[in-house]
Amino acid sequence: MQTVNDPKIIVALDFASEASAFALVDRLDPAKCRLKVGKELFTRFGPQLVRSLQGRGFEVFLDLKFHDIPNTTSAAVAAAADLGVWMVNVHALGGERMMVACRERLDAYGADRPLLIAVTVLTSMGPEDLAGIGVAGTPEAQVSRLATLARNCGLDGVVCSAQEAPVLKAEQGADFVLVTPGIRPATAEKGDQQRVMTPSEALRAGSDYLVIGRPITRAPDPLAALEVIASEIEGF
Ligand SMILES: O=C(O)c1cc(=O)[nH]c(=O)n1[C@@H]1O[C@H](COP(=O)(O)O)[C@@H](O)[C@H]1O
Repeated sequence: MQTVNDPKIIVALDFASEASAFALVDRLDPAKCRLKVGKELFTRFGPQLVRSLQGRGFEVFLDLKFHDIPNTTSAAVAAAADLGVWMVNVHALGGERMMVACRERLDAYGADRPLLIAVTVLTSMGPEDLAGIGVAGTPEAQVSRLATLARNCGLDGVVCSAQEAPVLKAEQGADFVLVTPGIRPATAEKGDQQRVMTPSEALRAGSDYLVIGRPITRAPDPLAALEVIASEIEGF
């Protein structure tokens, strides 16, 4: 999974307009970061926006967190593969048959297929949120359970918080990719995130990729904020 140029930072492009997204993107270097297109930007601007980013040389994580019946979800990940994205995600809570159907559908794309990643427990959720939806136990336990299910279904990795990374690397092995949002430099506000870590702590804990949005996109100087983070993790 680690290529010669394998940037660890994935910038979450959570913007309401293409103009504001490209104001940042046009100052970024595809050798230094990847880009995440999520529900807001994709719902507004669709596949054409993804193609524009790819046309500028960026690899794209299409973060639409598919969660539906196996037939629908596997067709959706195939659409993502046709779009040529680098990574796509589904909710592990969709269950074994859904995840296997997605993986089987992507197998047809061979080595060029996107990485298929399962969302475990959203990083905005804490123990009370899990209790509220009827899940007993800690976020860590639920993340571990869903990561094991995802790996058994042949997925490439999971989205989790960096707080769970040490346990997941031990349980699932070094090759199982850990994508971690909820990254907050020491001085940044948590906002709606609950299970957070700083960029360097997250990599030390075993994260493979750091998904970072507001600490960069809402900074007075986004490029400077990204460079501070990049220098904090240099050498990892
Ligand atoms: O799948 C994701 O990317 C994701 C999963 C998760 O558990 N938590 C989470 O925050 N994300 C995404 O990661 C990004 C985090 O953004 P910031 O909180 O602004 O850094 C957002 O675009 C979220 O949609």
